Amino acid sequence: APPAGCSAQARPCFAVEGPGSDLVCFTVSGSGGAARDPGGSGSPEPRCFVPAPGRCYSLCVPAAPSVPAARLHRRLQQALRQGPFGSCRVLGLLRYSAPGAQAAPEKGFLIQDPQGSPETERALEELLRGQGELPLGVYEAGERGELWQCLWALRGAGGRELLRRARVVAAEEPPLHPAVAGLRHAAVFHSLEAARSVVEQCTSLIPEATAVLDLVDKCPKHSKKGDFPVIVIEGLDATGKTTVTQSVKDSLNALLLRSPPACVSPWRKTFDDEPTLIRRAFYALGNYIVASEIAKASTESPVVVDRYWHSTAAYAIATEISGKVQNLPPTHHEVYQWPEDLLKPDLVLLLTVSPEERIRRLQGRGLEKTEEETELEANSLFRQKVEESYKRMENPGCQEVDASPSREEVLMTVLHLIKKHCGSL
Ligand SMILES: Nc1ncnc2c1ncn2[C@@H]1O[C@H](COP(=O)(O)OP(=O)(O)OP(=O)(O)O)[C@@H](O)[C@H]1O
Ligand SMILES: Nc1ccn([C@@H]2O[C@H](COP(=O)(O)O)[C@@H](O)[C@H]2O)c(=O)n1
Repeated sequence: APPAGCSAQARPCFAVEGPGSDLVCFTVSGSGGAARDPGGSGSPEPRCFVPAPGRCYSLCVPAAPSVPAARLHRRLQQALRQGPFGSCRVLGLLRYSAPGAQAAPEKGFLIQDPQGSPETERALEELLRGQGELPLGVYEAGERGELWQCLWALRGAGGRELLRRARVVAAEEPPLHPAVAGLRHAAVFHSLEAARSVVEQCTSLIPEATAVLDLVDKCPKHSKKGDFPVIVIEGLDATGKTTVTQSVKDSLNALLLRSPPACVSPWRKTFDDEPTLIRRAFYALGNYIVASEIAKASTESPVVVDRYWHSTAAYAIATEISGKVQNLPPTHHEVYQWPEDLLKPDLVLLLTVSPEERIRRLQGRGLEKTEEETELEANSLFRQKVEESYKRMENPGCQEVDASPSREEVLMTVLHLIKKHCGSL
């Protein structure tokens, strides 16, 4: 019999990144105390995420993507990196409904405690008691080795109430990674208004949010491009964007702009420390500010831009979609489409170099690495997902340029492509 999927029954499903970056999907079925096979499916249980001997827990932050939910998720994530959880393995967990549903999944954690220490459970209860109504999932093996999920509501003064005890059964991997449904709500913003409303919700929490909104609101809406060409240079860190944009600027007597623009740079660190929802909304607004700079500048000279919307979207998609490149939204998916209200460049060039050359350049540069750069180095899957997302962007798409040759050769190629697409300058 096929494994129990979650499409037939309206049950929540859970996805966690298992060994080898494969998604492990499971659902819960049946209730009560007796160990039994719910439906006699004989389906394999997703045992791999429960360390033996040891204990395993789960928690999810309910509600659609919102600033309070995103910040709660971030607080929990930070707490789970410390103290009594230091010896635990904490994996990202998604709770989603039927495959194909458009609702954003709930985000949470699966906490594996290899020692099965009662202290971990106490600390988790303590953590969640301070956070409203979040229930704690506790996984335990039954008499026949089957797996159960006990869902506990945590009450004040150390009390807890069993909400549900249900058998854990494997679920089919959904056709699309469960995080795909949430991308447009939580990470990839396709309009000024969508990004603006997220940053607006932050004004009472993050003082810098007001300053960002003031700048955005001063920009003319629906900026239009002037008659001179606008060329965007994209790529992973250390692929040569700074080098190329500077040389193109000199060669074409162009104006060089970058996203995020200098006017929001002082607040970048603040927003980089915020959860995805807020961080990506900040970068999205940065693009709209740059758009108004491009509009003005392109009436007077060619414009070259170091990163723009494609960077914002590609990094957001690659961060949200865990695991393999195959988990990315399929080509032509709506997340790869350019926002209708954002000024479009004439040409977008994507610089690519081999991972080895990129590392050589990063080391040669010897600058301090950002957290994300460190992750890029450590996580070649992440790097592949960023690059593949860039390549899937549409309308305008990115034209790939092999940036491994010498600086002079790369510049020649870039100038040739600009001439071909934008005519004589
Ligand atoms: N074609 C090239 N051959 C060899 N080295 C290069 C080439 N282009 C750039 N570099 C060197 O590689 C390093 C990274 O280049 P650069 O700073 O231009 O990349 P970047 O894409 O702007 O990086 P980041 O996004 O992290 O700012 C620099 O030390 C630069 O001098
Ligand atoms: N338009 C942009 C530009 C940048 N980002 C984010 O910043 C990181 C890279 O910035 P560099 O200064 O190192 O070039 C990258 O990790 C993106 O997350 C962005 O989102 N949108």
